[in-house]
Amino acid sequence: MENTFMIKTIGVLTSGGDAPGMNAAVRAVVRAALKKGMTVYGVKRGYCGLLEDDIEPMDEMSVAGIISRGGTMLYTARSAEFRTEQGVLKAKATCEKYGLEGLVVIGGDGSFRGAADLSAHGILCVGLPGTIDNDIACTDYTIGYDTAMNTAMELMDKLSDTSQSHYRCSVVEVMGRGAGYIALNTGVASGALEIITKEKPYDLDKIAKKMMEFKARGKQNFIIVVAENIGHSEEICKLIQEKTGIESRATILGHVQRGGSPTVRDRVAATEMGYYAVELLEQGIGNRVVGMQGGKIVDFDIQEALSMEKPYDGKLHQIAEDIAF
Ligand SMILES: Nc1ncnc2c1ncn2[C@@H]1O[C@H](COP(=O)(O)OP(=O)(O)O)[C@@H](O)[C@H]1O
Ligand SMILES: O=P(O)(O)OC[C@H]1O[C@](O)(COP(=O)(O)O)[C@@H](O)[C@@H]1O
Ligand SMILES: [Mg+2]
Repeated sequence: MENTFMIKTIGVLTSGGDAPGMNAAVRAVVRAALKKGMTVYGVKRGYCGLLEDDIEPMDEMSVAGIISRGGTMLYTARSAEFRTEQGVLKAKATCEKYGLEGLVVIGGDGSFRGAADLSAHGILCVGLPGTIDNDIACTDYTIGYDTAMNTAMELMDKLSDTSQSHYRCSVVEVMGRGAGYIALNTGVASGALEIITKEKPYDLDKIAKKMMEFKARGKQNFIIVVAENIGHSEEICKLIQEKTGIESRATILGHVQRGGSPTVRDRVAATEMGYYAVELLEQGIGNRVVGMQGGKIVDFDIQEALSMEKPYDGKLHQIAEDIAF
């Protein structure tokens, strides 16, 4: 990495679905940039802040006390206007107005596509993976994933208590717009009987048969975890009850999974990746996505990152099936 020029002013924004740990990332970016002598601006509500000139200067105190807070102090949004050529040009003009030479975009795959568009128009953008879904292929880990899974697991433990008391089945839907990673890992962690994800075919008749066999052998409580993108957890619950005669209840965990104080893992990952993003910008390097592979910080060209495919842990799913009772 050649140190070609020094960036003097950068912006930071959070975009797409919020994720616990985004604040820790904003804090790291702001403090690292200030430390390196840069001027930093916080852009509010993702790309909307660039379109509506909702931007404010940040200093050390702007990010004090936020590392432990869920949500994002910069707010977030999904902007349809930014997806147009005219929107990108408007955003670029706002960057120029504030002298923003670089921009750290904390978000998911959609936000990175936007960052690539802005980079193509001369604004050096660096993406940080911030999404509970962990659906970014170039990184093992995304900011928010750990906290969201711990929240879901705790809620499943509570559902398990009440299922047990009533000899019921709980069908629990967890988030994951494009991927079943939250479902797989929280299913394993909560000792679910069955984990239903898009990545692995499932058969409700086989699941029902297994439940009845296990019930005959004394099993009293059944947890079935369903990934959001399967799309019909209420229907699955109804069918399970019909096929087994076991009283069943569906619970959609929903947005509660996105909130809460971030775990150690999310705070540390956000801090390391946020610092690294500023180091890239400092060297005049943009159009990159930062990630973590095997515990090391890495970075990729945005287009390359977006074209990668993330493997599903079929072995872990198989283990869960093998030991389920
Ligand atoms: N294909 C795209 N091209 C340009 N900008 C995009 C694209 N997809 C999404 N964006 C921008 O990024 C924002 C966040 O994307 P979204 O998919 O909602 O969340 P996430 O970044 O968490 O995946 C969108 O509202 C839009 O402004
Ligand atoms: O908050 P919204 O707009 O209802 O979106 C819900 C979606 O956002 C997520 O929570 C996170 O997705 P992103 O981080 O990609 O935005 C998905 O799991 C879920 O499908
Ligand atoms: Mg996404």
